[in-house]
Amino acid sequence: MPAQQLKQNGDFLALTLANPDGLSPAHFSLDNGTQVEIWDTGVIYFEPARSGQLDIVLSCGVHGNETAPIEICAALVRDLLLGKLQLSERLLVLFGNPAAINNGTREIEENLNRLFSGHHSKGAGLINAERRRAQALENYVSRFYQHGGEGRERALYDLHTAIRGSRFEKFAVCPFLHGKPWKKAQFQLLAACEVTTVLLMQTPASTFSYYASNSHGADAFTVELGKVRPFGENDMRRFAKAEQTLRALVSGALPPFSEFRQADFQLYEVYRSINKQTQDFKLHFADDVENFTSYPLGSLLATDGDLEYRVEREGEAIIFPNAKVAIGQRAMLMVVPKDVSGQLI
Ligand SMILES: O=C(O)CCC(=O)N[C@@H](CCC(=O)O)C(=O)O
Ligand SMILES: [Zn+2]
Repeated sequence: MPAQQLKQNGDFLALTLANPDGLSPAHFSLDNGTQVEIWDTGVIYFEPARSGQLDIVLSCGVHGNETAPIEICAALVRDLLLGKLQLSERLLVLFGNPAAINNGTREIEENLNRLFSGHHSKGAGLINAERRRAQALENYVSRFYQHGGEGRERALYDLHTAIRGSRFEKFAVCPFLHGKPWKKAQFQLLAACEVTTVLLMQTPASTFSYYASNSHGADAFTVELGKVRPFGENDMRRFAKAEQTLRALVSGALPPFSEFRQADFQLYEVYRSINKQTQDFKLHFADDVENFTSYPLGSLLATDGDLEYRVEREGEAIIFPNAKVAIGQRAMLMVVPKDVSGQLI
């Protein structure tokens, strides 16, 4: 009986990974009055006896080999189930792709984080487990926010790790807001997680964070915590502030933020997105070159068949270079520093 087992060991991750293809719904209460509902494998909902004003989704493992965030979320869920962490906000925790976590790979057949906002059903349709999972995750997030009701604050933090090392070890991606202002309080929350580098996207995307932001009005971010490493090889001390801050957020115990100063942040916007067009796409720098590295004007960055991509702007820096993506998908972003004065609330 999962309820009994979970109340004793708190190990929802183990239960998820033992049942990667699905878990029957279950519902139970904790001694402190928190209601717990299992909606599916990797999908667990907590409703405190008295809820604050914020509905929070925490997700991890959308890419199966990005383990540090999975460890952070598994420990947070464990401490909630064991009554060691007090909850004061409605919370949905998602382990995105259990089969890929078991496999220790980014994906099984298709990149889950390119399938949201209905992309799961485009083209060939719901032909693989990742497409069906993307649709299911959208439905769970919709159910969660709709049950909370309108007029409440909504947040989603989708926790990832980058494939490469980064000049800024931790950074966030803020999905395109369609002209809405950025929120100082969200930047301050990220800073409390020791995330002071933020990439501000300029176009819609098929990512989970864009879906939550655009379809549900959530304050949503993809948060990159270090570099991909197998379970057991993460130095979790490097993410201690992020972990503490997320715990404080769900407990309604965030200490007041210090005053917002743009100078405390490294803000970037996308100057151009380079999509892979042929099987011959090739990066012209080494695998250990870090995210946010920039090169002199004119330097050759990548070739794609006859196409050449060279540095076009002073200060242009690389993020997420990956020659192994599927054809048609983004193989690299080129970013430039951004001034947001006057566009913040
Ligand atoms: O390091 C990489 O190349 C990828 C790390 C990662 O999974 N990043 C996310 C970012 C999502 C976003 O743009 O909001 C992804 O590529 O899905
Ligand atoms: Zn990822």
